[in-house]
Amino acid sequence: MKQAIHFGAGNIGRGFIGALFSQSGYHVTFVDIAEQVINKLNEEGRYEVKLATETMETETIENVSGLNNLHQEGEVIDTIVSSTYLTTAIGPNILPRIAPLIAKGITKRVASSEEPLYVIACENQIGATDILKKHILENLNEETAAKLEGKVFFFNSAVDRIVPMQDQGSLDVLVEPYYEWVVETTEEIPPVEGMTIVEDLAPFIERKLFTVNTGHAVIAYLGYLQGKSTIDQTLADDGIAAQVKETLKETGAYLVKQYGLDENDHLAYIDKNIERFKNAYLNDDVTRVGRAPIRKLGPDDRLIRPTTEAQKAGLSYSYLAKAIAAALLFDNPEDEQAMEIQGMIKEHGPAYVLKKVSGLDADSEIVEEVLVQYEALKK
Ligand SMILES: NC(=O)c1ccc[n+]([C@@H]2O[C@H](COP(=O)([O-])OP(=O)(O)OC[C@H]3O[C@@H](n4cnc5c(N)ncnc54)[C@H](O)[C@@H]3O)[C@@H](O)[C@H]2O)c1
Ligand SMILES: O=P(O)(O)OC[C@@H](O)[C@@H](O)[C@H](O)[C@H](O)CO
Repeated sequence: MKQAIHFGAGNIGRGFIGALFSQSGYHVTFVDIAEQVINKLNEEGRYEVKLATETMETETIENVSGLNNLHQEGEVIDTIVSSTYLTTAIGPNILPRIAPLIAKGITKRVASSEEPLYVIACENQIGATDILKKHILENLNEETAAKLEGKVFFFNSAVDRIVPMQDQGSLDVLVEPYYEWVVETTEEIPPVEGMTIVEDLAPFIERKLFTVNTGHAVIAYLGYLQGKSTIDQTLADDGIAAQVKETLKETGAYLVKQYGLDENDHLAYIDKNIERFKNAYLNDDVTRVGRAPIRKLGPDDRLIRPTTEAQKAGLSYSYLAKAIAAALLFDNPEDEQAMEIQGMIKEHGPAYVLKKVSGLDADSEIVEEVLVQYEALKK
């Protein structure tokens, strides 16, 4: 049987990427540190993907197993040797941590096989596979690095499917029906059901990140401030719904200009995504969607990049500034990065965070506007 190895047996791993490989005739080996999930994968060898709809259609995902990268290094290396695809959905910050083990697997593989290996990081991050590749290369000797050409391929990708937090006692995963997985390559690669191939990923990943994820972030941070618990509940608030739409018109103006998109098509794309956010069956927590605000306030992420790009293009960004201000007020005690930001604000003020985390100069017009919104929201 064809073999795929996937790092991260979490929501997207089990609910999306791993499921597509299984449905395409692959045995999927998940690699994770969550011992309980790995044990269950090996004991049960299958799980259900349930669609968040009224009728809750279910698909059974079979031919799956698990390995723990902390205690089963040898098995992970051997599975990399026998795999056609190596994918990740682990969180961008974790990629450097798994790169040394992937490098060991690639070293053994290129020494013993001519078969191509396709590496694809499936994270909400522009150029995630490039980042993974850089960390892998840092862990390869020159001899192995020289052998990668034509044997190990690295493709960037964009992944889109809302998968909320799950019942931790079960392998089953509740997912929204919609999905899109776009992979950038000009190579002929083995088909995987549900994978769309494009030559240039930039318009796809920016459109996704600065619409789906920007919109999601606005709802999460404003919802959290108003004491709401889920995304759909927050969107039921007309004021917040209007804020979301206006913010996405701002990112949309940049995207339309940058990539020559049709304005009406893009407005329809915005509306389609707002409908996705309203799915009450997902019960998607604002704290999941707002998680890791240091990453989300990064210079190339969903809030800051469209704002700096809008400013450069002479476009409006005042709704985005409000969303950034709301992110600075996300003080969820369960979220390590939120607590780190709150600590920085307490010690040095919000402008310090915008400089250190987002790379924005204290005297910039964007910072000026965010700080006005921050003071207004704080009240
Ligand atoms: N959930 C979604 O709706 C969604 C949609 C599109 C993209 N994404 C992206 O997919 C990625 C994964 O998100 P998720 O929602 O599946 O998160 P998740 O927390 O459900 O899954 C991540 C998994 O990685 C594992 N992990 C963490 N550190 C590890 C390590 N050092 N070694 C091995 N495994 C480790 C965790 O145990 C967990 O099982 C993120 O980049 C996210 O932005 C998520
Ligand atoms: O995964 P994050 O933390 O980058 O972002 C949170 C959500 O916006 C995200 O997981 C979406 O549900 C997903 O990107 C939809 O495709």
